[in-house]
Amino acid sequence: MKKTSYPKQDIKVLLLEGVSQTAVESFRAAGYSQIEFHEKSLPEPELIRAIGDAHIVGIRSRTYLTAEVLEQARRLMTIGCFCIGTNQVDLEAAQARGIPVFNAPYSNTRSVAELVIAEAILLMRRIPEKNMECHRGGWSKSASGSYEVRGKTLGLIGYGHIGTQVGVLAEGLGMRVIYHDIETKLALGNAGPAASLGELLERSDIVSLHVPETPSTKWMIGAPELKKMKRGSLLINASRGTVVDIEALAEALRSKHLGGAAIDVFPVEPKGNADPFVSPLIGMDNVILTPHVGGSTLEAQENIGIEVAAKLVRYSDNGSTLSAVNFPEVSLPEHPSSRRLLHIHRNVPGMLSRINEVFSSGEVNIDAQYLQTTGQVGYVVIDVNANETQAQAFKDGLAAIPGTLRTRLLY
Ligand SMILES: NC(=O)C1=CN([C@@H]2O[C@H](COP(=O)(O)OP(=O)(O)OC[C@H]3O[C@@H](n4cnc5c(N)ncnc54)[C@H](O)[C@@H]3O)[C@@H](O)[C@H]2O)C=CC1
Ligand SMILES: O=C(O)C(=O)COP(=O)(O)O
Repeated sequence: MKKTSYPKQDIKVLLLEGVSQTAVESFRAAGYSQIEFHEKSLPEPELIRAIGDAHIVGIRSRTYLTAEVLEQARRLMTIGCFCIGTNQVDLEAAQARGIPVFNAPYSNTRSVAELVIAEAILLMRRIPEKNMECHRGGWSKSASGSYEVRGKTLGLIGYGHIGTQVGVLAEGLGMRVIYHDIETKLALGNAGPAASLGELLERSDIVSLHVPETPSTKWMIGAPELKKMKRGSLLINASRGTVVDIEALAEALRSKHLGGAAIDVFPVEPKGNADPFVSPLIGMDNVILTPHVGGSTLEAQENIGIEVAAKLVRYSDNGSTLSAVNFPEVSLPEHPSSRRLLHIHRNVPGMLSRINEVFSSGEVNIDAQYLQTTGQVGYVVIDVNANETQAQAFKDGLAAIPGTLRTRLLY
């Protein structure tokens, strides 16, 4: 095997929450053999122990990588969220430590959209109640309260990747689609923006949420918003549990103001499959409850495993940060004949000239240099035509620059 600057068998990859085996296979195929795999998320003390000597960590939505946890992850080089949401990671704390975070922004989009469409049809037909009644030995064959989705108005809150996909599928079923987003968005098909969130809530027969968890979306649907929804209308939430005030939703369902709901995400979710699920919605026949499985299809999980592992391997092997969610993005070519130095630093004036001073002796040729900054962090990559000893000396020189967060040498 080709000699590398850091032996790959010494790089520990920690994979949690049963990420797909395609991720494990991808790391193995790239020469990474030290892989610690866990089916579940780990309780914090165990997480801190396992992450303490890990270089790469892969998680899903249940593992919270807080500033306190990252503080203990002294060797951590990069984080992969094998999902869309990245709210479970303290992205600023990771950035301040020079740790790029990657995710899979599209691989489970379609899975969520299909579930939402299925739920819209089931709720419109009152199937959850009828299903429960049949299970109890009842029989109420009646069209009362059951409708087609055709011609009904679907209001999408958040018109990003998932929202647009739901809208396209819904239009295929003959629904009218309106949306509300904080950004101006290209309307697909015959969809159109609502004048405001309030107007969307008032006009929609079904409201479906597709926003990320941010300060602006936290508890964005509470009692006042639910009150604005049409009597008998339906709510679907497969975004994040903190977007909807679940007690207010339970009350709106009890009072029959809402006709039904489908909820996949909850303010507090069990840590693992063995833990109990507690919710004020339990026992309501007109509510579909699912255990955060919007993105859980085999197709999605296999694709996510390949996609995120590839991003982590590429960063580890080559330094590329393309599509990192918290980091300056640099897409780098291979560097077969150069040694590559990576310098991650606080974005302060004068940094580039200090970096260039390290190479000012002129004894080696610089083949290429790349620079990208975000607000707080700068990332410089330098390919040099140097031998091993010279490259190591450059790395030491770079590490000594005040404001340096991290240096790496790749070959
Ligand atoms: N239930 C599940 O298993 C899954 C849940 N998700 C959740 O779905 C969320 C959305 O995913 P994508 O559509 O891929 O994200 P996206 O980033 O493509 O779209 C989110 C949209 O929400 C908009 N937005 C943000 N704040 C808003 C606000 N306050 N009001 C209105 N619009 C706002 C954004 O401008 C953007 O257009 C993810 O962040 C994740 O939390 C994603 C995948 C699976
Ligand atoms: O992709 C997301 O954001 C999700 O919510 C899916 O999370 P999961 O990987 O199923 O824990």
